Amino acid sequence: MPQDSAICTHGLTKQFDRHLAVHEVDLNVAPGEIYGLIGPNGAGKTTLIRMLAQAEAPTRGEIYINGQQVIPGQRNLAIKQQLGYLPDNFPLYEDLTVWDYLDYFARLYQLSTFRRRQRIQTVLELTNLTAKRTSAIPSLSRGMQQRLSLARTIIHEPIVLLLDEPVSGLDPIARVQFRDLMRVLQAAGMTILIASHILSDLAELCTTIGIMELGYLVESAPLSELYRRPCHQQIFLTTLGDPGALLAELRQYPGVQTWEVLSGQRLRIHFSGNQEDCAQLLRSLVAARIPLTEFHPAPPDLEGIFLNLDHQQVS
Ligand SMILES: Nc1ncnc2c1ncn2[C@@H]1O[C@H](COP(=O)(O)OP(=O)(O)OP(=O)(O)O)[C@@H](O)[C@H]1O
Repeated sequence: MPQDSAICTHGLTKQFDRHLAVHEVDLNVAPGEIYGLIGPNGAGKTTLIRMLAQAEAPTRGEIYINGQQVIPGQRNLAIKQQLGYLPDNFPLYEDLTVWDYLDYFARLYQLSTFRRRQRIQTVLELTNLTAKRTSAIPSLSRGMQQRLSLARTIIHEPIVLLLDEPVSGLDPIARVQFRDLMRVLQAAGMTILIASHILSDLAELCTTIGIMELGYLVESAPLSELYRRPCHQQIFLTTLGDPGALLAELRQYPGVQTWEVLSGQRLRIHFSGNQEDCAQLLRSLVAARIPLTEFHPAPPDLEGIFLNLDHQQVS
């Protein structure tokens, strides 16, 4: 239901000439969620986000933000006020200082002088840039510039954030800082939609993942549900007894696809199944009186799950 969702679309479609960039997308993002949108180049992520941000007019379909419908052809100012949009590669104005840059955007949102000052201080603190408030933008590191872009995105106190590739080009430390900031914003009550190619970042951050391919939203599921789905994983096993007996048992088990002897009594197997199947394998080996001293499934990562869903690799 649109009323219960922070972001909701029905049949959202964008056609450029004869090319369908986004096709009949029904998206639902619950309030307070961090929703990760992944998909290969050209899948339609940017076009979808641009339509949500009202930077691109849909060919057809409906968009609701916090239950309010975006009316085509109108300015929808009340909805825009609730949205913070960070486009891919948005330019920073190089001749400004950090403070002046934020002040410029606060004025665009018509904040009063008092409110502007208050908000700039708040977003500088949130993005850990207070010490840089008088610095010229070109003197900032790439990670700081990205934080400044985020500060601009939230200057008007939006409640829904739309972030397109916000961590591209950032080093690992800056990515950790970005994730921390996202959690602070989520705790402050924001709903956040992030498009990214970096699956590991999304895996640590997002509660729900949407997968786009060729303009279609082909998956949209809580991360916990994706992790429960059958997937390829590795399991490390060590036996005290004859490895031949362990191998004989493993060969009979349908989920065991390949195996490799790592040292005399230690094996690594590739196993296809969910956590329940894994537990069943362990029960079978114990029932067959194999003296195991190690049974260690390496947890599947998001990339493994993604590939297992027969989608293309995205990073
Ligand atoms: N203004 C436009 N005119 C014509 N075609 C466009 C336009 N914008 C996007 N497209 C096409 O729509 C499709 C989806 O592009 P989009 O940028 O939304 O994908 P994406 O998933 O964000 O890709 P990437 O991960 O590379 O940023 C692509 O085939 C692209 O070429």
